[in-house]
Order: sequence, then structure tokens, then C-alpha cells
Amino acid sequence: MRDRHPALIDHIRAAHPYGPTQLAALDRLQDEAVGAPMQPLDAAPDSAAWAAWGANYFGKPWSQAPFLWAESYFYRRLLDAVDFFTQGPWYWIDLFAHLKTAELRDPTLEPELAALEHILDLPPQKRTEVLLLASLWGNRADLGFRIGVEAAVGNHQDAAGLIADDTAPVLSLLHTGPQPIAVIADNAGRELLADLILIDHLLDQHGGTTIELHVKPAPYYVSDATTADVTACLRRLADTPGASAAIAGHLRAAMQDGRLALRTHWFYCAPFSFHRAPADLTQMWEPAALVLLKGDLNYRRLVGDCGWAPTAPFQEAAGYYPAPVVALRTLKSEVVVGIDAKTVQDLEDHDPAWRTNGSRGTVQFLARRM
Ligand SMILES: O=P(O)(O)OC[C@H]1O[C@](O)(CO)[C@@H](O)[C@@H]1O
Repeated sequence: MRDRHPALIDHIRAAHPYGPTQLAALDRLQDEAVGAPMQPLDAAPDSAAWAAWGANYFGKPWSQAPFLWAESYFYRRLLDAVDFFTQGPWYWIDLFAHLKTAELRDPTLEPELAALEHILDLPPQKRTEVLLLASLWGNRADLGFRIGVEAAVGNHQDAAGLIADDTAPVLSLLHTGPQPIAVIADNAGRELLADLILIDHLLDQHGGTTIELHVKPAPYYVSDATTADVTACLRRLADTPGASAAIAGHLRAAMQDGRLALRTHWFYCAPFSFHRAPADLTQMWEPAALVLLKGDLNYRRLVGDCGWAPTAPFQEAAGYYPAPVVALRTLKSEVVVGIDAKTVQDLEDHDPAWRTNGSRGTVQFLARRM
């Protein structure tokens, strides 16, 4: 937070032609980010909620609030500073849109999308595995993580990078037949493209499958996906002729006939773990035969952002979750469970930053509670 948040504010200032009001608000947030006491939200529809959630933290340094709480509040304050929820010229202008757009315009994407033809030649079960792992490693393409840090994302996009691997039970569940699935998305851009390609395959594999794709209700953690980002990704897929464009067409058709539905909930931008999810959100998760939970932040919210021993069982940390769940995550923050002791020791010996450098991934699965 000390390094990344000031760098992000500088970046946002430089990227947009804001006027004195927004610049002054960004300056105030910058002062807080480097040590001034945390201030409450200005008048906004959700300021009463934040006033209650933050009663113990306002007036104190940001470092005294829990990390998950403080990061979440920082992104809410950024929206406030740039008048995102204020009627006027900056209303609902995504301050991170230029970063997400740049990722979709990256010329290296074109050959990757063109290569989809080869994936479609694979036998269906192998294709599920390849696309599931593509969705996992897509989580490395995270813009917030890159800003202000030198992420040592290296050569671990292989079996060695996967330090907990429940792929087998997930694949067998996905191959049982049509079922309701939920995907809780993380980042827009490359990661969301990979998620959408997986979704298309799952819909195609068993007619009768339905999928709900959960996105954030507003810009968050720089690159988190919103409805606008789903639209942008569908357009990007459609721009590459062949398999990619065909997938875009299938997904649009699935949205039109209701097999694929977008969902969101205010709680996805709230500063808490999923233990505190309200009933109307847990009711969205419960019917799923499998919830695919993407990314580092969702993982922290699943297991609780606390000091678990890395060897603590995944079941112990996530057993409360109300549906079968697979967490597909690359490690960008300290919290992790379900890693065997020998692997932990090896990682500590050979790559002490393994929990935060984004180079390791986990596929962790929990079946439905009995
Ligand atoms: O996009 P992801 O995978 O959820 O990663 C978000 C993560 O990035 C960070 O903001 C920085 O590493 C973490 O605090 C957060 O959990």
C-alpha cells in the first residue's frame, strides 16, 4: 500500500484531464496514502455504510486498518476523488478503462487468439483441462499488481508453478453432465478473455449447462472486470476471425437465450471476506454445482484475509462456503492454505517471495458440504 497506492494516484492524475476539484481530491488521498490520517467518505449514497464499517479506523493511519479493508476503501476513495458517482461530466467514467483497453489492443493478443483453432482440435476433456489452466494463468495479467511493484512473474507457467493441484476432481465434476455453474470473475482483459473462452467450452460441452458470470458493480483494484469489460472482451473476440469470432457469437447467443447470464452484487466491492456475504448473494451461489472463483483477491475473501499457516487444510478455511468451489488463483498476497509441508519448505528455501511474486498458482477444490 505504501508504494503501490501513491504510484497509482500519480498514474491516474497523469492519465486523465481532470480539473482542480478532482486533482485536489486526489492530492488529499495522496497525503493520506503516505501517512496522513484516514478520512471518511464525502457525501455519497454509500457513505453511511462506510461510516459504520470504518468507525474504528477513521482518523488513524491507514496502516492500522486491516489490509483487505484498507485496500478496498482506497479504491472506493479513488472513485470518490474522480467524481465517479457524482452527476456531471465524470459520472461513471472508468478511471482504469485506458489500461484495460490497452491490454485488449496488445498486438501479442492476436496470435494467441488465432491459436485457439488448435485448442478446438483437442479432445473435449483435454480441452477442458487446457482452458481451465489458461483461465488460472490468465490471473497473472493483473494491472493493479504490476503498478508500483516489480513482479517477478517468470517461468513458472508449468507444472512446477502449480503448488496445489485439484484439477482432477474439478475435471471429473465438469464432465458429469449439464449443470448450473457460476464464475466469479477477477480481472478484465486477458484473464477475462480466457474465462470467456472456458465458459464457451463448458456451455458447448453439455447442452443444458447454464452459467452465471459474476462481475464487479464498479471499477475496483484497477483491472477488475465489470459489465463494460465483458462487452469489450466480446468485441475483441469478435475482431479475430475464425474460432475467436465464433466463440464471441456463441457467447452472445447464450446471453440472448439465458444460458449465460451476468450477475453482480454490491458486496463484491465491500471491504470484507465472504464470511460476511449477505443472504441475497449466498443465494446466488448456492444453486451452483460448481463455483469457479478467480484470482487472488477472491481467494483472500474466501479463506479470510488472516494469518493461516500455509499448511492449514483448504477445507478448514473454506468449508463454510455454501457451494462446491474451485479457487483458481496466482499468489500475489501472503494468504495461502492447503500447501503440503515439503512444498512450503522448498519454496521458502528457493524463492522466499513465493507468496507474493505472482509466479505460483493453485487449483483448490471443495465438494459440496454434506
Ligand atoms: O487481481 P487479483 O488476482 O485478485 O489480485 C489482486 C491482488 O493484488 C494486490 O492488490 C497486490 O498484490 C493484492 O493485495 C490483491 O489481493
